[in-house]
Amino acid sequence: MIVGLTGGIGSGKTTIAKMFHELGVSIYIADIEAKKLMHTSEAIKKELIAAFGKETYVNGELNRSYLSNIVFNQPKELQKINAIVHPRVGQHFKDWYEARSDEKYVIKEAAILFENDSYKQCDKIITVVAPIEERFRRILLRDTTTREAVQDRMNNQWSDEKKMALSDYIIHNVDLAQARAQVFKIHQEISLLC
Ligand SMILES: CC(C)(COP(=O)(O)OP(=O)(O)OC[C@H]1O[C@@H](n2cnc3c(N)ncnc32)[C@H](O)[C@@H]1O)[C@@H](O)C(=O)NCCC(=O)NCCS
Ligand SMILES: Nc1ncnc2c1ncn2[C@@H]1O[C@H](COP(=O)(O)OP(=O)(O)OP(=O)(O)O)[C@@H](O)[C@H]1O
Repeated sequence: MIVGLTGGIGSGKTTIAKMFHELGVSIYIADIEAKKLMHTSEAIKKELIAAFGKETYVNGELNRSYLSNIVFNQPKELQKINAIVHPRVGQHFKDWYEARSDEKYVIKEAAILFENDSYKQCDKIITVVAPIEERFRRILLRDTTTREAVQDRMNNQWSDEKKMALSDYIIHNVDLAQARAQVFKIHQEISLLC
């Protein structure tokens, strides 16, 4: 069974995914796998350079600040990068999952799950939410970025309300101990379904 885990930027998706991992669940972190594929797949590299120019890679490294400045405030450019990267991540996840099909369930953690319809491949969906100001605070503490840059990313993601309406479980991630308790309860509930 595939359980999708999503949430807006800074909601704490990866933090929550790691809590499931501590309970023995295999987790697939789409952001990390996408980055790996953008470094290893010659087909992706070629298409990204064709779409965004040779500045996309500097000394073989993905130029993340260059790309984010282009894509997060130009919807057409974001569509281009998504169209190059998302289908490859989708296939890579499929292969990863097939190698684990004997496990009761796995978690696919992805910031973009509803926005690109990949939620339809999930049997259950968990959405992680946190107050918006707290999300800004976390990202500004974690990354060298600006409030405007975080806002640009939020503008390209569905609202919590829209995600919650299509989710099977909601995790309110403010107090970590309370979030862990919610993870434990959901893990027990999902395990009973498999
Ligand atoms: C533009 C890139 C290179 C910027 O890299 P950077 O390290 O700065 O950000 P990172 O990938 O870690 O993303 C951080 C957060 O930004 C938001 N974000 C990332 N990609 C997207 C997207 N396509 N749409 C909306 N929000 C996004 C998410 O909240 C994500 O958790 C990178 O975000 C990217 O390649 N995005 C397109 C591919 C993608 O969608 N990846 C995410 C999951 S498959
Ligand atoms: N409940 C919490 N209390 C305080 N800090 C938290 C909490 N949850 C997560 N964090 C911190 O907030 C930051 C963002 O969390 P995390 O990386 O898990 O979020 P994310 O939703 O995966 O982010 P992104 O969308 O950028 O990938 C991290 O530094 C993490 O340690």
